[in-house]
Amino acid sequence: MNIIESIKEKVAGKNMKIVFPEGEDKRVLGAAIKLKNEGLIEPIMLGDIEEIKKTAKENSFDISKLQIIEIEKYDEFDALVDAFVERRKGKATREQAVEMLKTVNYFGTMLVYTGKADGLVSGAVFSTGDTVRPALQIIKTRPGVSRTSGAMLMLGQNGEKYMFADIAINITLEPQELAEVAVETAKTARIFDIDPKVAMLSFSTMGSAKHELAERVAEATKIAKELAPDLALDGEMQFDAAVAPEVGAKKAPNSPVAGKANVFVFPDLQAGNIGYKIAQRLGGYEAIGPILQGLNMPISDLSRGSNEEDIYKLSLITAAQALEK
Ligand SMILES: CC(C)(COP(=O)(O)OP(=O)(O)OC[C@H]1O[C@@H](n2cnc3c(N)ncnc32)[C@H](O)[C@@H]1OP(=O)(O)O)[C@@H](O)C(=O)NCCC(=O)NCCS
Ligand SMILES: CC(=O)OP(=O)(O)O
Repeated sequence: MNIIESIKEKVAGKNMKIVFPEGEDKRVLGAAIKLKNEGLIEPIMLGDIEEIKKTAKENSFDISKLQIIEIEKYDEFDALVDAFVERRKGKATREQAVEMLKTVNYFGTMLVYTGKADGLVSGAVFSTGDTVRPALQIIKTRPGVSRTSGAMLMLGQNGEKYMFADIAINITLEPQELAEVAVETAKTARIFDIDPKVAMLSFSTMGSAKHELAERVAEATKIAKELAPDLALDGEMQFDAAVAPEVGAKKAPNSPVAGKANVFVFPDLQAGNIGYKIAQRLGGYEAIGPILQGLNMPISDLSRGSNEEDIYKLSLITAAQALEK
């Protein structure tokens, strides 16, 4: 059974409520209707009802079974504002809170925070910053995780499964933070039945280049090994040493990971984001995510390049993450 089918089995009939702040978008609406009709999730669409009806009419969608919330008509808006002000502890006035909660991503994130929804999927229209900022401010990271990060599940045409991270959030990371991202990504990999073998990527393999940037990855590797001594993880290493057995054998002969890595931790966001898009656009890999890691509740940030199928799949993964809470 493929990974998406097995996630469908997990979430079917569990009625996980997922908020879609971009309810007016055709791709989002199409995915939500399919998920509802298949009994996989309970979507909560945000948006202007007339706009949603218009999108539905143009695409012959039946929206009769969907829950739609218009923020300005929401009965419990004031209670959400109070909860937001309380959560932000002096970082937002009530007036600022009212303005913020009139925007769909803040409003949707507050539905998750207050338990009215189990997760949120956005980012098909909004940028990553606009999608995740409310989550960083409201939902926050789990104890022991200092930075939220974004992992991408990469599926090859011949059944290959890899995790790439951080491809979405942190522009640069300190070695300690990079180490935490590696450990979190290994946990995410297990959700998809990947037995993690983590490569800490660099332009250098085991000290072959002498540069501060490679040394930072080596330092992160050392910390990650201390954080998770039983995890198969190694570095710093180049991508060819990580995936090609013959290169791994030459460049890192004693490594338990070289040549067979399936979880790739990139040294910074330039590398990670470019790396996954190359695999997707030139390598023909399907990219599912970004799957945000380390948050207290599941919030997912789509790529604006997502199609309906991508949104359908990431929503299922978000529901599966919610079930694990
Ligand atoms: C994610 C991002 C928007 C956060 O930046 P920001 O809004 O400027 O964040 P700030 O520094 O103002 O921090 C806002 C809050 O989030 C928290 N925060 C920021 N980054 C965080 C992270 N990675 N993990 C956890 N918390 C984080 C801060 O501690 C702060 O919390 P507080 O307000 O309670 O004190 C920013 O890092 C970013 O733009 N990243 C790149 C995203 C991107 O373009 N990716 C490529 C496409 S996917
Ligand atoms: C994940 C990602 O790169 O998102 P976007 O394409 O929306 O910038």
